Order: sequence, then structure tokens, then C-alpha cells
Amino acid sequence: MPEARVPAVAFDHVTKRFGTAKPILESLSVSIQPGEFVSIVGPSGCGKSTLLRLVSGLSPTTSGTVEVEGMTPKSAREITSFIFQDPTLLPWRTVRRNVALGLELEHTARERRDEIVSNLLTLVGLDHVADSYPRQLSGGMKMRASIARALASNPRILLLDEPFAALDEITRDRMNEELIRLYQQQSWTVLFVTHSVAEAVFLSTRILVLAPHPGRLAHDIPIDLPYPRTAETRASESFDQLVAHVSRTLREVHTV
Ligand SMILES: Nc1ncnc2c1ncn2[C@@H]1O[C@H](COP(=O)(O)OP(=O)(O)OP(=O)(O)O)[C@@H](O)[C@H]1O
Repeated sequence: MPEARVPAVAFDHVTKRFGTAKPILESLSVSIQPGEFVSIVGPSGCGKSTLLRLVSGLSPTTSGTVEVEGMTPKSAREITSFIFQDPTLLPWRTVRRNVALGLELEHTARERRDEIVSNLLTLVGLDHVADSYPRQLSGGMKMRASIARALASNPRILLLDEPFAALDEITRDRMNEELIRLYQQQSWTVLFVTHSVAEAVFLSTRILVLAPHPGRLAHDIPIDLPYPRTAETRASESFDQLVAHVSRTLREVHTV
């Protein structure tokens, strides 16, 4: 018999409410397998960011459970990393020292730290600005630095909350291509919140469409576009068909 795999993330009848208000998420059950790239889309306020916060351990469930590789989200903090839309780099530190921050806090030996940081800066294409300050960087570069910083702890599960929403379209497309290149190299599981259907289709192996009031899983759509995904993927007919399909399901949940 094949060995049952522990899901990367498992939601079991998860309800989340703030105070006595109506639940934000209600009885959400879904499992995400290791290596999946899952985008979460849905109308504003349906609980997408709340869902990521539950996985990160920043916020507890009201009822039901979230497990991360079989552990509580708090115990799994070392293997998850959260990347926000606002890169929140420390303005008084250079790019190199921003990326090194977590490693310094963990007291990683200097030589090892320098090696990890320099590899990460190469990975995200920022070697040439390693000694610049955040104010000297473009929005795309700041986001790359923020991603490098999140990767310094060598996470297995990445939680990204609209990371590219503030970028212009060309930079955003380029960042999508870089992220998918990294994803193909590493063995991450990714949960990615976005309002862009095209971005979700381009990046994901699977898209979860949430319906609002209360937030719940309305559609679970596999995205079987082949790899490598490149700029050409966006020009393909199957890409257009998937974007149209996901957009239709989103319109449906907007009207419920
Ligand atoms: N700490 C909190 N206290 C009270 N209400 C909250 C809290 N955090 C989130 N909410 C409410 O929960 C609901 C869902 O918020 P959440 O940010 O998860 O939605 P979202 O789907 O990510 O929205 P958007 O697409 O606009 O970013 C919103 O109505 C929000 O006001």
C-alpha cells in the first residue's frame, strides 16, 4: 500500500470569527499537498488574508484545526515564511543586511551568514545592489529583497499575500516569471493570495476560489498548464481558456 503523505497544510472544518461578529470563514476543509502552488482568489473581504494568517500561526482558529506538516501552525513557524505586499525593509540597513536580519537574530555564524545571503542575492538577481539602501531601489527590487529575506530561513512553505499588487504590469509579469523559476528549482509549497486571475493561472498548480459572507470554498480548480511556464505561456490558448474559466467562477461567487 502506498504510504499516506502528510499534507503540507490541512484545514479541517475551520471557522474564524472576530469577537461576536458573523464568521469570516466557516467550516473550511481543504488539504494542500507538498509541492503544490495554490492561489487563493475571491471577492474582497472573503477571508483570504485571514486564511494565510491562520497557517502562519499569527492568528488562532475559532473552531476546527489547521495543521502544517502535521503540526500546529505555531510549532511549524520555522518552516513557513510570510511575504507581504509591503516589503517592510529596514531603511537604515543595506539590502545585504536586510536579507541577513533573520540570520543575525538566530546567531548564525558570520561566515555561514555571508554565504547564505550572497547566494540568495544571486538567486533573486540583486548582487549589484547588495550595498544599496531600500530607498535607492525600485518597487520590484524591494520585493526581490523581501523575498530573499523570507528565503533566508530556508522555509518549506511560502505564504504570499498579494506580493506584486503594487508593481506595474511589466514588472509584475517579470516577478511572476522569476517566482515560478524559483519554485521550479526549490521544493516549496506555496499559498498565494491575489486579485489577478491571470497571475493566479500563470503561477499555480491549483486555484481555490472563495465565496464571501461567510468565506468558504466555492471552487477548487486544477491548473494543468505545462512547465516551464514562460512569457509564451501567457500567449497560449489553454492559458486564455483557464483565465476565462476562473473569471466565470469568480463572477458567480460575486453574485451570491
Ligand atoms: N483583526 C481583525 N479584527 C476584526 N475583523 C477583522 C480582523 N482581521 C480581518 N477582519 C475582517 O475579516 C474580513 C476578512 O478580511 P481579510 O483581510 O481576510 O479579507 P481578504 O479576502 O483578504 O480581503 P482583501 O481582498 O480586500 O484583501 C474583513 O471583513 C475584515 O474587516
